[in-house]
Amino acid sequence: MQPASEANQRIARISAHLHPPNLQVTQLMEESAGLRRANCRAKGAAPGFKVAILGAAGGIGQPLALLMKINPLVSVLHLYDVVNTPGVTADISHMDTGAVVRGFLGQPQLEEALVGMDLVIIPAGVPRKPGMTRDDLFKINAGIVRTLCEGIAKSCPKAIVNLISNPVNSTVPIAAEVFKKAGTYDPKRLLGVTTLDVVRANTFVAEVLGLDPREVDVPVVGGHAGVTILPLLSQVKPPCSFTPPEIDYLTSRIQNGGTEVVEAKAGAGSATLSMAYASVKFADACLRGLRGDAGIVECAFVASQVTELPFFASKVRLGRTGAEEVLPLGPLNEYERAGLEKAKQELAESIQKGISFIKK
Ligand SMILES: NC(=O)C1=CN([C@@H]2O[C@H](COP(=O)(O)OP(=O)(O)OC[C@H]3O[C@@H](n4cnc5c(N)ncnc54)[C@H](O)[C@@H]3O)[C@@H](O)[C@H]2O)C=CC1
Ligand SMILES: O=C([O-])CC(=O)C(=O)O
Repeated sequence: MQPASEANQRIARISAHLHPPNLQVTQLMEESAGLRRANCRAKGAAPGFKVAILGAAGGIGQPLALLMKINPLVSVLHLYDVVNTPGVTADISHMDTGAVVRGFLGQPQLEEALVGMDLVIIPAGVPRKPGMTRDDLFKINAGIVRTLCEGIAKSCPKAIVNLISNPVNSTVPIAAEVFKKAGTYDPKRLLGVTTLDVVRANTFVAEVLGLDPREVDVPVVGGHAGVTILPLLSQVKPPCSFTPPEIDYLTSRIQNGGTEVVEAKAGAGSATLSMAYASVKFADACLRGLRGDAGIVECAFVASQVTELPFFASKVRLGRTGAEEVLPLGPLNEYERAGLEKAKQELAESIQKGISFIKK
């Protein structure tokens, strides 16, 4: 099999040696290269899932696209953005991995980008600058998420949606309302991505315990902003205990991990690389669930009855239809119960803000 770029280069080389350039030969070769490419695609497309990334040219979108192109579960990768997708697509499409990559640019190509997708990952929207809260992004990102979800309702209503755009505590309720309006809402298929909170918690806890972070598992529940991010340090695996100062330090560091990166980047955006890693970790778990693997459990912000709130982040079991089971929080200590009350207050407002944005 010969990549498209190579075929074209050969044509250009040969054609340049023809005196005068023989247009008929060039055209014939182009046609045959086109045919070969088409055959290769049909034949070479590995069995797997079709994944779209919306916001694929951004700080998260680009490394996320790179990592999804490597994922053996992905056979087709659609990259959509309102800017720069031709360049990102050309670049990533040269990687000699299985997934076929196609680029889509601008709103008129949104529906085409989404048709037939099994999984849609959304990192579209503006990131924070120092001094901003995630809620400050609502004004711009709420409308972006609405438009993209309208596209999903139309073109791939059965797709699993991984929503990254902030404020996640509000954008997930927005997406739910858009899908309800369109008559396509399936709560199991809409997941707000909170994996970065777990990734950070695993890292910071491992540092304190002197362990390899790959051996550590910290459930993080609630939501994805400030005090709504609630690490359950009493449930860390492997079982361990912390002193009160360690608990204060870890809780605060995990809750403010996003702000730590925003400040370090000093105006150049928020977490992109660790987020791309976290997003791929979560997307891969969703795809393994879709494939029918058993025992896939990840934290995510989903429609929930775990508390009185309509959405909440907790461990969910992923399966063929998405979040097939929302797992209970398990026993909380006093510190965590107090944290939960604080988290619920802020969450309630953020969720309502998202719902009202569509219902108003
Ligand atoms: N859930 C989480 O844990 C995290 C969420 N985020 C959020 O992810 C979002 C993206 O962050 P970055 O990639 O750093 O931002 P970025 O600005 O680098 O990239 C965003 C991309 O979205 C695109 N975009 C804007 N409007 C669009 C539309 N209508 N349709 C499609 N694409 C559109 C932009 O052209 C840009 O390429 C932000 O809202 C950020 O707060 C960031 C880190 C972690
Ligand atoms: O903090 C931000 O704005 C981006 C984000 O959600 C995170 O890094 O957790």
